[in-house]
Amino acid sequence: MKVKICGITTKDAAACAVQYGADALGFVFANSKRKINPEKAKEIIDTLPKDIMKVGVFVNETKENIEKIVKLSGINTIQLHGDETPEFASSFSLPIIKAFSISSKEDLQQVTAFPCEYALLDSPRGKYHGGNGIAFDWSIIKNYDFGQKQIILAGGLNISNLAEAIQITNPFMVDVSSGVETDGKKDLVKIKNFLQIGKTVHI
Ligand SMILES: O=C(O)c1ccccc1N[C@@H]1O[C@H](COP(=O)(O)O)[C@@H](O)[C@H]1O
Repeated sequence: MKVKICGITTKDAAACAVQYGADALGFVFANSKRKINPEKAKEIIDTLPKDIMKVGVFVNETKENIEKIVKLSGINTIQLHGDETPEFASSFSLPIIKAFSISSKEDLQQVTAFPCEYALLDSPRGKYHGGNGIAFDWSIIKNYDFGQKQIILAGGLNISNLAEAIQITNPFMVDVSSGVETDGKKDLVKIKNFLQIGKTVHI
């Protein structure tokens, strides 16, 4: 199972995630308590192995600003976590992760047709567009045929529910932000445990 740790703001958290096998790290450039500036993200990204996915998370950001942040930070994948249109997503040359809020089967129809390499399925929005620590009903996507689309499961994952979530949904990747935090800060023990579960669970 591939694992993305999102909301990275320190070199320590990034190094821990890399050490225990993370495939992708997320840097939030949207309104969030995990927001990072592009210069600080670059300092962390410069310490990472080449083959790891460095994902920039954006919410209803302009193309101009996204391109500026891509250049300044060194991210190599763009996560669109707002109301971005298919046309907007298609206008970038980097791989796109598009986030979708899932509350019923009807929400799944738009996913396969959307022009993106990865579809991130998250719970409906809470206080922020993402990173709210709330899970959706995984049975909605159980056995659903997403065609060729690579599915990233997100929303409220943590060390207690990760194995069950993977067994029900069998995604391409799982993504976590608040589930590996304590008192709003990334917790290195939780990152390690989350990755160990993600990397060993059998479907
Ligand atoms: O993490 C954030 O702060 C964030 C802010 C704005 C948009 C997206 C954000 N994160 C993404 O949301 C999912 C779910 O987070 P959680 O695990 O439920 O806390 C996370 O995987 C990020 O990709």
